[in-house]
Amino acid sequence: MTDTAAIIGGGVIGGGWAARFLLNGWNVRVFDPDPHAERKIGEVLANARLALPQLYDVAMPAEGALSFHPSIAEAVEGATWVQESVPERLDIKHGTYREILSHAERDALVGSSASGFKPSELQESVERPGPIMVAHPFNPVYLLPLVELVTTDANSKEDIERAEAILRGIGMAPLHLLNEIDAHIADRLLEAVWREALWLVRDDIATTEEIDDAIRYGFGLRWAQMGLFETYRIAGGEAGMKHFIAQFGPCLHWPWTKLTDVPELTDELIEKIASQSDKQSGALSIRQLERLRDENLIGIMRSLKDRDSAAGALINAHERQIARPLAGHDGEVAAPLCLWEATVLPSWIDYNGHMTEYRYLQVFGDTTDALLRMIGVNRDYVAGGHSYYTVESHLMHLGEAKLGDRLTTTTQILSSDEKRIHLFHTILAGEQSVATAEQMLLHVDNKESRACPALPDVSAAIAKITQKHAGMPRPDTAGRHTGQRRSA
Ligand SMILES: NC(=O)C1=CN([C@@H]2O[C@H](COP(=O)(O)OP(=O)(O)OC[C@H]3O[C@@H](n4cnc5c(N)ncnc54)[C@H](O)[C@@H]3O)[C@@H](O)[C@H]2O)C=CC1
Ligand SMILES: C[N+](C)(C)CC(=O)CC(=O)[O-]
Repeated sequence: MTDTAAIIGGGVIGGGWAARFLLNGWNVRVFDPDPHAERKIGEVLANARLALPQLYDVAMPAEGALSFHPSIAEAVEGATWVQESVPERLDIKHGTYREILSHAERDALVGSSASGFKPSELQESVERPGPIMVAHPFNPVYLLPLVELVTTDANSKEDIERAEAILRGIGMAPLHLLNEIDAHIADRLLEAVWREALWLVRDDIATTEEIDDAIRYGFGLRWAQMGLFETYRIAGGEAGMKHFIAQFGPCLHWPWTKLTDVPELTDELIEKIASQSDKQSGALSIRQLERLRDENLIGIMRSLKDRDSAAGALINAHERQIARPLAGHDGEVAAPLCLWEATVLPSWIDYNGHMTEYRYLQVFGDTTDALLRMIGVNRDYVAGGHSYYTVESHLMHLGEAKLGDRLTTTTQILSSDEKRIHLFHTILAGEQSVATAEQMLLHVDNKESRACPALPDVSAAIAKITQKHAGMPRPDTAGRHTGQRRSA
């Protein structure tokens, strides 16, 4: 059964949560008194649909259903997870929890997006505080994985574990704080930088743009992949962290920061910051800036993913969780095999407005890799000195794959022997075949770069599939050569 999340408060953050849950296959029920909430969430969702699937090399779950409701009582109906994202005001948050807990399912968990309030402050408004915990996300919630989970003794161990599992299930990285504190971890760090930046603008040391340059051309790039302590460990050179502290520790007492003082936010200072910010970024709308931000985040996260590092390692782990099991994973051989699914992403579209040709080969290649994994040609097999190489491919384009199409592939083994696999893949968009590939794979000794027989287990696995597929009709276009007329 599809899980349901209720989103109470659908602004910047509630909208991001709604998108994160929906794109991970949850149904989402929203309550927000703002008459523009539906439109705003629609716009956030449109950006998220373009962005989030780009992080994955497997198809994401089918999108859940989104609905809007006139009251909290109705919105929380049937929800396993209720995410509160109302304004950062304790009185509004307290009233919201009272309403949620009067109507939610008894075992529903209530996450609060609160940036600064401690969970004990949130829980004090209700008689049954157990379900309420801080689940503080980062904007854009649909892309950034971190969620600070802050709890108190009122939260049971089981509920905390359940919350962590739910958040991991939607691709997030719950960071459970050892103890509660105002503004948790990340916002304490961000506020320190923010306060210092306000001083620098106020004192005419730098403009808003120059401060952003100092971050994006320098330490911001380091922070995205190593954080603070790992970066400074390296900055200590071979002598490491202790040397770093010995050298730079004393500076903490020098006038390098004004952290304890807050510049007075006079009308003049606010006007100065706002006009510098307009000059810096006013040429683009907020939605355009969001798309720019998302594309850049995707680029950074994809490259971390390729290295299985930092946030990229999390995406890989989530991908393994959501990848649908291959046909045949339980020893049963389907005819044809259905081994791969993919979503057509924006970067796959060419100037003709449909999927560009090399992406077809990518999908066929991914399907072949899935077949090889299925018959036991895994990392260990390759590391042991053997693999299959594709030595011939014939692709036929039969239809158009469009942005957002969910593609599935089928695979028929036409024949095989100890060295060769002759196969026929088809890509389908829905029911329609959009392309086929007939390929010959050759088993090789990859150290010697020469053909050789597959090892016995792999040979047996491919023989079993070949035997099962022997009864299938041969595809009309198998054996076809380029330029041949379509019908006899
Ligand atoms: N904006 C940000 O960068 C981040 C904000 N947060 C936290 O998320 C929460 C929400 O912040 P934003 O989304 O930025 O604010 P927002 O102003 O964009 O959205 C708040 C939404 O709550 C709705 N609302 C007001 N009263 C309500 C009520 N009684 N019941 C239901 N909905 C109500 C408003 O109509 C509005 O759509 C705050 O606690 C904030 O600290 C957390 C992470 C980042
Ligand atoms: C500005 N803010 C304190 C609401 C920011 C956050 O809470 C997290 C974020 O996304 O930066």
